[in-house]
Amino acid sequence: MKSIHIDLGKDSYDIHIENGLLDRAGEYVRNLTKSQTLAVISDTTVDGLYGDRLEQALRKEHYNVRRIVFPAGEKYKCAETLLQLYQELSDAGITRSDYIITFGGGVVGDLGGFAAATFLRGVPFIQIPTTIIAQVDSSVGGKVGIDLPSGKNQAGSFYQPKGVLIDPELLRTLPLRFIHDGMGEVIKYGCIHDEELFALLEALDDETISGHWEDIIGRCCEAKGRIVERDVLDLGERMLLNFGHTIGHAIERCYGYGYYTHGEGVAAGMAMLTGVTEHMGLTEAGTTERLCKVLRRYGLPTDVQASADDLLRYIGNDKKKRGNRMTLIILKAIGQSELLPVMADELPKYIRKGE
Ligand SMILES: NC(=O)c1ccc[n+]([C@@H]2O[C@H](COP(=O)([O-])OP(=O)(O)OC[C@H]3O[C@@H](n4cnc5c(N)ncnc54)[C@H](O)[C@@H]3O)[C@@H](O)[C@H]2O)c1
Ligand SMILES: O=C(O)C(=O)C[C@@H](O)[C@H](O)[C@H](O)COP(=O)(O)O
Ligand SMILES: [Zn+2]
Repeated sequence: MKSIHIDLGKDSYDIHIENGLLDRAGEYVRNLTKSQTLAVISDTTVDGLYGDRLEQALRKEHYNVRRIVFPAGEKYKCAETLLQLYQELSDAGITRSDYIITFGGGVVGDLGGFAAATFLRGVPFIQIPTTIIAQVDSSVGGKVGIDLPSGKNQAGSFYQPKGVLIDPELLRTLPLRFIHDGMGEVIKYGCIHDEELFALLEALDDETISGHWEDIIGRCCEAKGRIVERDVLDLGERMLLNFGHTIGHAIERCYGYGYYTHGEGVAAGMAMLTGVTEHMGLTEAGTTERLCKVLRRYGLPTDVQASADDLLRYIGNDKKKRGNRMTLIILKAIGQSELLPVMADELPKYIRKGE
């Protein structure tokens, strides 16, 4: 069992990582709140697999449990589902002294977290993440929100959970595509910050990685937590966590949400940008080859068919844009990243080498 404290003053919380934690979730939640009623927000897949087990664990602590379930998939991380959640929270009689639990992948955490942030102007919530993306990244740091037709996560807020409960054993039922999806973000952490992690990923593969989840999750949560402590509002250092996302988010939107998973978009985005910056001499020679090799090892794309013009249509909505300036995140080498300010009209040359 590993616990990581995230120090954000009055918004501080702990992340607990432990195999089998799901069945003890009631005890952990009881340590956080005396409230009587919990709304558990989940998607159809996670509710079907684990909803009864979580409800049983929570009822051991005499909670009233109201399960709120929406269809699985990125395309449901949208305003229509958000409105349905508000209605169901209202029907369940949830008040500000109750708690919301988001139980699922990054879609559930982002959407349910945004519902928690905004319903009644804020109901406290706990994240119980069930995918790799959610366990290594999205459940930590308080970015919650929904996708809009104009782009990924275009409506949202910063709203920290009261706690994060991670049971790596839940990953056993995750389909291979979503293991690969999560590897996109894990590889990102290796790239921006942790060459040792990157080297571990080079040595492992789909078969052997399963014995390392606790370690990998702990490493990524620790790295993200420390960055968030220093820059919770994403004004500087936190932007490093967005490596690969400028192009990646545009890919997700361009093809229609859900065609490429988030991790696949980020993977292609990291490889495409690094190809450009290495060509410009900003990145150590050989970095792109090493990155692409590890991405392919975990079934991830290193480019997509969409033209630079198609992608540029959505890149302009990136949250790192300020007026006519944009911040890109680039690698100096594997394990070393930095912010690169550019003018927005220079962006076309950063999509693909030679374009
Ligand atoms: N807030 C943040 O900081 C942050 C960070 C990274 C990603 N994200 C967001 O997270 C989302 C992607 O998250 P995701 O990849 O977890 O997607 P997801 O939530 O759609 O989950 C992927 C699929 O796996 C299923 N699933 C979940 N847990 C399972 C389990 N244990 N066993 C079997 N199936 C399971 C889900 O039902 C879904 O079909 C994107 O919207 C992305 O923008 C947010
Ligand atoms: O927590 C962060 O900060 C991140 O950038 C983590 C990303 O992996 C994540 O996808 C995040 O949701 C992207 O945020 P956005 O501000 O670019 O929408
Ligand atoms: Zn991401």
